[in-house]
Amino acid sequence: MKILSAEQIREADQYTIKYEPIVSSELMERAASKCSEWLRKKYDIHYSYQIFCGVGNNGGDGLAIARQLFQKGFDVKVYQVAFSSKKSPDFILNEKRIQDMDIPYKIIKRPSEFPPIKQQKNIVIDTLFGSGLNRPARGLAADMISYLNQESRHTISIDLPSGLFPEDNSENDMDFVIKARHTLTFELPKLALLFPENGPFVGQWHLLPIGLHPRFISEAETNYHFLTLEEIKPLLQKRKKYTHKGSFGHVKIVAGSRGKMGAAILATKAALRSGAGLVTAHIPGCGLESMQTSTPEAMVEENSGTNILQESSVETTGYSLGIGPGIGKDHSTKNFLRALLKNCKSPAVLDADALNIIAEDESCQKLIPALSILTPHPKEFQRIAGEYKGDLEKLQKQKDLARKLNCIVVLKGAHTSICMPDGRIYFNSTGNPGMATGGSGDVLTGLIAGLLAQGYSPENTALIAVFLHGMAGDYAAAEESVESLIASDLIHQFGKVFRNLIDS
Ligand SMILES: NC(=O)C1=CN([C@@H]2O[C@H](COP(=O)(O)OP(=O)(O)OC[C@H]3O[C@@H](n4cnc5c(N)ncnc54)[C@H](O)[C@@H]3O)[C@@H](O)[C@H]2O)[C@@H](O)CC1
Ligand SMILES: [K+]
Repeated sequence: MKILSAEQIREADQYTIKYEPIVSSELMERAASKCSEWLRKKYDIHYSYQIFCGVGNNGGDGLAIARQLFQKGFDVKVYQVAFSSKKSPDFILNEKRIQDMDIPYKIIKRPSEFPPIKQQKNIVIDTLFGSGLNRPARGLAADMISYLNQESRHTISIDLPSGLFPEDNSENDMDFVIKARHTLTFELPKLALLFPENGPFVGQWHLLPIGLHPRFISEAETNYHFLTLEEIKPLLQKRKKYTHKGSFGHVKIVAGSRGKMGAAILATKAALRSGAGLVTAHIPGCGLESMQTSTPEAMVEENSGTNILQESSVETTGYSLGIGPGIGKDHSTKNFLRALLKNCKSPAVLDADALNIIAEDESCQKLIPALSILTPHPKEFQRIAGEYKGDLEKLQKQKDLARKLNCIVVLKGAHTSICMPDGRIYFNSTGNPGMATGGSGDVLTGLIAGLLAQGYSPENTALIAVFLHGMAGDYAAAEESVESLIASDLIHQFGKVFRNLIDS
């Protein structure tokens, strides 16, 4: 699914109005009815609504939602926050409609007119600003936003939390942005909704399709994508009948050190469960017994080091390598990694301490095979890419790194972002906070290496693996809980994930 800029979304609205064709007030009515339906499904008739409207089309949405809920018998109060006299035509039309219906409607001109916010079974609907925000909120609008953030326990923002810019908030004043519990956004995700730093404002966000013209969307150009089932399904290969284990590649997991053998075991198990034909674990001697007992399906190749990986010859040809979980940063391990990368000619997966070592040694970065997949979490990423001020700058640094190394950079977090060397970025839609647990990254490394071994291109591998990993997390959380989720649970879910994705 594409992520478009505010400018493109405005164009999409205009294109839809012209070519569907539909009058703009009807498009607003459609958008509002998607919101009021969502609200009615979630909150019963005992809930009341206080709807705060700006004077643009976002405010127009608020007025239309108010009317629709009122018609269904809800207790609705509407407030126009008169921060400007320039009302949009569709706002004026909807204002007339609610005035004709005697819906409680007040115009707020100064903070002393802010109404008390009802606390029990009450929803505040925020429609002050949407994608038309063109400068940080000030004056009455800013005061209203602060007041609602202080007084309302349950705010739902329409299209965007008011005060939040759809893309770049680096110059914004975040004291004057609505803190919503839910954001109902139209048709396509906006970039700002995907940034972790905006989580406190956006809350949970939901996409409501409003029928923007599909031709405009399919022709629109963008580097940003939201990764959904629709994109992933066609990428998956079904196994053919006359295949054998040699048809599904050979993974080599290069991982572990004394006390961190769990990381190696998790990555190895994940590679096995990903469908790879054969998996070899290259580990320090101390891990031999634990690996062979816990994971009898894997072969073990002992490194010359007992407690850590140190220089020894490792065959890399014919393997998909997953390098880094639990290896530590000992001087001999650094030398080992350098020699390994020098030797390796096909794309590999680099994670954890492999990334930390590379961060400290620029010359080592040049040895990374083209189209390798790097999977840093934010701290590891910062070590390689340097400091950044906010999530937009972080994204730029991610693009720079992917281009510089000619690699795929998978930056882990809520909505993990996958950046291709040509600058395309995919934000993942699956996963949950339960996955922020030790070992979950090791599982991803094994899964990526396992898919890479099976002949998927590095780009498709990264997309599929991140999506599947998140889906396994969602299944695990649904079966148990977000709180209790541990990394092995993810591996246990791979079977169900593949069954649902490939056979359905
Ligand atoms: N155009 C369409 O056909 C549709 C638009 N929709 C809604 O329309 C919204 C966009 O509407 P608008 O473009 O009218 O803009 P908004 O309603 O987001 O913004 C309100 C107006 O306030 C002014 N403004 C911007 N920043 C300000 C600030 N800091 N202080 C004071 N005034 C400021 C702008 O001139 C803008 O016209 C979307 O977010 C969505 O909610 C939906 O109804 C779907 C259809
Ligand atoms: K809003």
